[in-house]
Amino acid sequence: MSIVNATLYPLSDPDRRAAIVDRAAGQLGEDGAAAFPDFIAPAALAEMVAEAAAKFPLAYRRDQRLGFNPQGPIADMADEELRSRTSPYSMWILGSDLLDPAGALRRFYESEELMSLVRDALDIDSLHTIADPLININLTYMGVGDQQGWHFDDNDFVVSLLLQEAETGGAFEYAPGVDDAPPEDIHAILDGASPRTRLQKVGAGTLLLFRGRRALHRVTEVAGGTQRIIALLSYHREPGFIYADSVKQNGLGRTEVLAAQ
Ligand SMILES: O=C(O)CCC(=O)C(=O)O
Ligand SMILES: [Fe+2]
Repeated sequence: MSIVNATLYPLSDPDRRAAIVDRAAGQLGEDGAAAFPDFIAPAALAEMVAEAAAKFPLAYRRDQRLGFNPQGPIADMADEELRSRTSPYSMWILGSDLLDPAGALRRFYESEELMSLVRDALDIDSLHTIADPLININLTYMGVGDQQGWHFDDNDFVVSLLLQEAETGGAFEYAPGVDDAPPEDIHAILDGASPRTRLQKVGAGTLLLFRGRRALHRVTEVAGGTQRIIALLSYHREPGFIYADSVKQNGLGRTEVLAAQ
């Protein structure tokens, strides 16, 4: 079964693939984000959603207030008040070890079709799957009242695939290229009152490439009965990458692999 929606994304046709890559590279250059709507074939998306729903009871509840910039570009900024600002992070996260090793999500994550597209769109020479058994594909579930506050990522880029849209809220909002912005601009973004922010339209089945180290971004509060479910796909430029235990403890509440369920 084909995972990518080959009608919209004919990646085996070199000319059409080149046009898809060019468009994404252009979007990334302009504002650090490239969206591929309806990237997944409907049957494969249904399989991914079914797996996500089945594994939800195993997800770890995270409910914290966090700073927006743990080690990022503004960490040494003089504005003490700005550095101490925090926002809510509330969601459930599923560790990668709990996913089916032969499921559609894992096959997609490891596919050369996806990895070469990511490599070419981001214009990087090498890209490897993450060797860490807990953090490589992670599912995030957000229900009523959940949100992910403004932050910069530690990673250069992230690849995400929205599996299920919230009825209301759960929007992806970002302010690109603000890693060297003056403090008053950052305050305005955190206050929700900046012209530098924009909303990225993301529907179920949208693949998003995002440069999150230079862009402040957040997921707005979810309302309504339908959970927002997203798969975050992590890669690294070198093979064999393993995350620090502190990252795993913070995100998943554990550092050890759980026995097969
Ligand atoms: O859920 C999303 O769309 C974004 C997630 C995100 O920003 C992150 O995990 O760092
Ligand atoms: Fe992020």
